[in-house]
Amino acid sequence: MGHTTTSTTVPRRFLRRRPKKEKVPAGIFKTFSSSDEENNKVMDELLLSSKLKRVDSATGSVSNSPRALQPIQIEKVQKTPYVVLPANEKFSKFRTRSRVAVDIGGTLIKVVYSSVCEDEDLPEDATTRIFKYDDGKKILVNFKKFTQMDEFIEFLQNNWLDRTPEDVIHCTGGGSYKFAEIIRKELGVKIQRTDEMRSLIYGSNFLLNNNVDESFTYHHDAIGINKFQYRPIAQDLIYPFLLVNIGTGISILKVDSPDSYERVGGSSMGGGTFMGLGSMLTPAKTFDELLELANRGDHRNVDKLVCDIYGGAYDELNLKADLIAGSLAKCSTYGGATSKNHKAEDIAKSLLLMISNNIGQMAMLYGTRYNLRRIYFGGYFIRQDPITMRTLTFAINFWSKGQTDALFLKHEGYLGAMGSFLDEDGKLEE
Ligand SMILES: Nc1ncnc2c1ncn2[C@@H]1O[C@H](COP(=O)(O)OP(=O)(O)O)[C@@H](O)[C@H]1O
Ligand SMILES: CC(C)(COP(=O)(O)O)[C@@H](O)C(=O)NCCC(=O)O
Repeated sequence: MGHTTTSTTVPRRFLRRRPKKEKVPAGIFKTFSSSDEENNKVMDELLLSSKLKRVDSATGSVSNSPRALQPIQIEKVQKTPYVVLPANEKFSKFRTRSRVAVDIGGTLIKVVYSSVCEDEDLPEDATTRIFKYDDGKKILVNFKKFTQMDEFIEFLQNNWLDRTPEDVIHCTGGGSYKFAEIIRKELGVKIQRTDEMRSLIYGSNFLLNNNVDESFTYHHDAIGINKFQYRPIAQDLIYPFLLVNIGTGISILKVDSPDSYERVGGSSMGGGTFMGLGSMLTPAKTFDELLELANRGDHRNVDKLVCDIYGGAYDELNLKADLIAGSLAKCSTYGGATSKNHKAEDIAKSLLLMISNNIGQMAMLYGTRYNLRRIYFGGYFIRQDPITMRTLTFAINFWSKGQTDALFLKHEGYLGAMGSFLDEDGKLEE
């Protein structure tokens, strides 16, 4: 691990000293080490490049020379980058005690935890100075996800070494109820619960306010770094917005301020549906395999398009020839149609398009209904996947006639865990 001695009581395993040659944190907390996380490397590299164009989300003004604040190099990048907390009184206690929060959802377990970083690797300017304490240390927020409860427990047992029975783990999501006893017993700490929806909003609010270039738009037909544009927004202009959280299921929130929101809708056709249908209809064994299949599939072999029905476009309704008329409709053998061996990748692609299109359209309808021009998408389903982001973006642009943007978030899957992490005294509980 190569830690040097420290005079504080910060748990050694939560201390993060970077190896000299690497710019990304390494060692035990290397967040994305498994090969299945490597799929979108190129996308990640583009997205995390500090050279992306910035378009102000409220005013639309363009800046071409963004500040290079993310101390992440393009060659070696983590899937979910850490966030540096502002060095202020509120967070200074994390210098000596780690804070740990978890969002246990219907599918994944998302952990957010603090660590102390001793390196001097942020550029020295007025903006970055707010992240450093006088001794040069910084507090990082780290992100890690698990698919299994026992792996999550083991991770904290092995790494949260200075925990005492007085310590608190901040929990949100349905599993904060369902697994409360297991967590208490196995980790020997107290549980402080935060409401799932409030956590989502607090997490988004914090990230949009504090993490430079948290949100971005996706432009499929552009080339290279132009595929992404950062969409910063001034703190006083963030609200109102629509938050569409795509987890196992979908929650749609109209957010007017950090403390005022309404869950205006939801749907059971979310990430869990994509995985469920995918595992029944394809040989994929994991979400990553399913996504990988989808990315090389051709849905036109299994979907009926407008041209399959009309012989071309349906111009009167402005329905283009290649628009999907019926998802998976070519797979039906009813009415005497001959059965074909459809390829797994074509089915996976069709499923991903079907789910994403549906979510995009639903998001737009809610956005229109509440007159909200900014729609943020969160939840682990997105995975910064090009097909998913393209489809959501297309649906939003199509239905809003280009008036509304689909906005994505770098920490898409961690909004709830981040919000729970920030809950100081349980005020987000109910
Ligand atoms: N490695 C993965 N394993 C399982 N599901 C994944 C994975 N990566 C992305 N997903 C998608 O993310 C969804 C879960 O998103 P998440 O925001 O964590 O919701 P939840 O809180 O319901 O677990 C899954 O239903 C699936 O579609
Ligand atoms: C029940 C949930 C809030 C749980 O959150 P999740 O674990 O899916 O992130 C979510 O799955 C949901 O909002 N489902 C849709 C329910 C509906 O039809 O409105």
